[in-house]
Amino acid sequence: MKAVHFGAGNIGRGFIGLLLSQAGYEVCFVDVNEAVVAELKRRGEYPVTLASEDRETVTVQHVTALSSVTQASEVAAAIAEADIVTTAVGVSILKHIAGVLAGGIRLRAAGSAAPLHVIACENAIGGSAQLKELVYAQLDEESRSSADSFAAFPNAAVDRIVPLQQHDDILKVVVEPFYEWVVDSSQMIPGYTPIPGVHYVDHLEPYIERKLFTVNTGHCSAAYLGELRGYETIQQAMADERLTSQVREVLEETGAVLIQKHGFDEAGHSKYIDKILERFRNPALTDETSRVGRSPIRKLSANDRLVSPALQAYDRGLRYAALARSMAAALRFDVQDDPESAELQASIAANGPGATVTRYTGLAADHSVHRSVMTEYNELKK
Ligand SMILES: NC(=O)c1ccc[n+]([C@@H]2O[C@H](COP(=O)([O-])OP(=O)(O)OC[C@H]3O[C@@H](n4cnc5c(N)ncnc54)[C@H](O)[C@@H]3O)[C@@H](O)[C@H]2O)c1
Ligand SMILES: O=P(O)(O)OC[C@@H](O)[C@@H](O)[C@H](O)[C@H](O)CO
Repeated sequence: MKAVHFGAGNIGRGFIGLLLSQAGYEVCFVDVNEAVVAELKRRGEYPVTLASEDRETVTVQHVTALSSVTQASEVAAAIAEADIVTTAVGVSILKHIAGVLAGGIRLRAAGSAAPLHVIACENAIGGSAQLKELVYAQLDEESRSSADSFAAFPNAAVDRIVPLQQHDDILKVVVEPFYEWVVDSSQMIPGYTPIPGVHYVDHLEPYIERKLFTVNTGHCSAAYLGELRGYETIQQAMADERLTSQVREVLEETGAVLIQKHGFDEAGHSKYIDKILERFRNPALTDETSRVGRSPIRKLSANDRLVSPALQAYDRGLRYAALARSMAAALRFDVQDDPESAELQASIAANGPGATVTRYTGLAADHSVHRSVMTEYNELKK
């Protein structure tokens, strides 16, 4: 079995590549990082260490790599022969891989036209659907209808905390022991071979919303509030009791939405929150607030981890003040080397915070959630 995986970064090597390899796939990573591509190709394996007490290390084998910059035709050929294509490049990068993926699909249509699953493992609602739209935009009518007959793009939710890596070995990844990969089985081609370790569900929305609006909402809240208090890592931030209780407040707000909307058991969801806060604190990890808060414009967008649950809470007459505080803290996220942070700060300087909130969240100035964000923003500035 063959897999092509776009993005040999932290989650690509530390989770998706690992699981696919353990399931018996030969994994071909595709990346723009030439050093990582060369090393994967040369060694054909890499180590993954679990951030737990005994720090178990597994060697991921049967891997290779191609450059998405210089080897587009080889990548297309690999896609034409693969059983599965996965991505973990970042949702805003999907547009850059759509062309080569479309090339691979065209080649496959002219050849085996065997069933192909394409799964975007990004932190986004409907990531694979977004990728499909980008790929289909590059295909003509005939190729699209051919692709319809053999390719499926099931949406997915992926969960495993993998911080930035700093080791002498550029391939080594340290990951938390916990993982969850949930795939929408209703979008799979009938007769598919399940991947061990993947949880297939016929209705993904409760799973992706629970993950994004708990793990990621809590995570970015800790990052934004933590940055404001001068903490450099999530672990430092989570040692601050006041901050932790603010993060918990946020998760109680999103939890109320999730419980009401999806019928999650209240006690069970409360345990889920406890477990996530414990994962954030994992002393065996060093996870920088700058990584977790990265791309604040994406995180403030209407369909993402802050605005979406706040709007759903508003629609249901539930509380969203703590979510508004996290959004206000996101507006203050001013870190070097993050182009979205720079754009946000430039917009605040040029247009003011109110217009900036409207521009990036889509919330009109007279919307209650917008007003609440502004109140919290002014409060945080004091
Ligand atoms: N790290 C985590 O804890 C985690 C957990 C769950 C989901 N995710 C999601 O996984 C995705 C990747 O996150 P990450 O933390 O692994 O980031 P990362 O930066 O470590 O990895 C992204 C990789 O994509 C590569 N890339 C960039 N442009 C590319 C292109 N055009 N073609 C091929 N490769 C390209 C980069 O070189 C990099 O190796 C994001 O959507 C993130 O939200 C991350
Ligand atoms: O990857 P992002 O930028 O969407 O979010 C940053 C972190 O919250 C995220 O990477 C988590 O570590 C991950 O989603 C845990 O499953």
